[in-house]
Amino acid sequence: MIEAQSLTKRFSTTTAVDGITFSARPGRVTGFLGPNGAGKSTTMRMIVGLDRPSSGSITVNGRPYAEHTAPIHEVGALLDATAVSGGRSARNHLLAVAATHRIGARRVDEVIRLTGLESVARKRVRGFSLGMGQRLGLATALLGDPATLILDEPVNGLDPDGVVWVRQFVRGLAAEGRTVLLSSHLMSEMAQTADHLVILGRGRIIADAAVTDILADAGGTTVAVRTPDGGLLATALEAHGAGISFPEPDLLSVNGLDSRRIAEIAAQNGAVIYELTPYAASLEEAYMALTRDDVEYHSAGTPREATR
Ligand SMILES: Nc1ncnc2c1ncn2[C@@H]1O[C@H](COP(=O)(O)OP(=O)(O)OP(=O)(O)O)[C@@H](O)[C@H]1O
Repeated sequence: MIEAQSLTKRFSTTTAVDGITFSARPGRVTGFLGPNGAGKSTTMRMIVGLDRPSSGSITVNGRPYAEHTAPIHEVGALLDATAVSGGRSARNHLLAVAATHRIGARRVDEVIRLTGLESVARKRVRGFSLGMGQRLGLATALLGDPATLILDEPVNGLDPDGVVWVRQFVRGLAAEGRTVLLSSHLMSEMAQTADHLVILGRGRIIADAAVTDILADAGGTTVAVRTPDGGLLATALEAHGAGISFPEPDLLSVNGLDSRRIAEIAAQNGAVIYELTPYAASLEEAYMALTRDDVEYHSAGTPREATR
């Protein structure tokens, strides 16, 4: 369990994390999402004591990281998969980390197996692909068999096979009852991996909800209605609280009413319907709408101020 309470981190003029309160619970993958510079990495670094909060607190299982007597058994972190020194073999790297925490070789071989590194375990890390480096980072994070894992952008730069592998692996960790906090700036990836999302924008929380609720809040299901009686039907549907737009002259896009209700209202008003097609707003659209004002740099390339 990870709990942040009014957590704030300032770097001279930048407020990287601005008074956030959230929790990541056991047995689920909590997606930590936000545009570049939103404060995800800074928050994760504070979880494992690499940065100190300017104010507020962040705890793992009720205590700040530094107050745990054996933190490696509490929380495993994958923060920068390229940080491993290249001269050693993967197994020797893991043995070295294990030795400093009095963890035996048996656990090293276990995490090598769990992360599918057997065939490259005795090869030098220097020659590792990005995917293998990520697996090694995960193996290192798992050494202490921690109940909590924090993974910063674990699929960054991976090929599709690697992405699927990480996704399944992470879901498996949560299914075992672990707390998993997973950061990404890719909503599409999160939609398939996370149960719950904490979305940051410029250091603040802009959404903290189940993936399904975020979708529903983003407009939920929209129904496309093809009809020659657009004007008549739009007026009738609006009278029942629907939001309407006309993407094409004979096509209505209807929010706030389901297909069945739309068909009933059409029948009551004598409107002909050729087609009714419900479609869910994608999480990607929901995310873009939520973070529109919070991206540091828009695609037009106009830099915005780093702080508000
Ligand atoms: N050591 C530091 N000194 C000064 N500013 C920093 C430092 N670390 C982070 N920042 C700033 O804090 C803000 C948040 O950065 P952070 O890396 O936490 O964001 P992020 O959400 O992880 O972004 P990304 O997806 O790009 O990794 C940014 O504006 C960043 O420039």
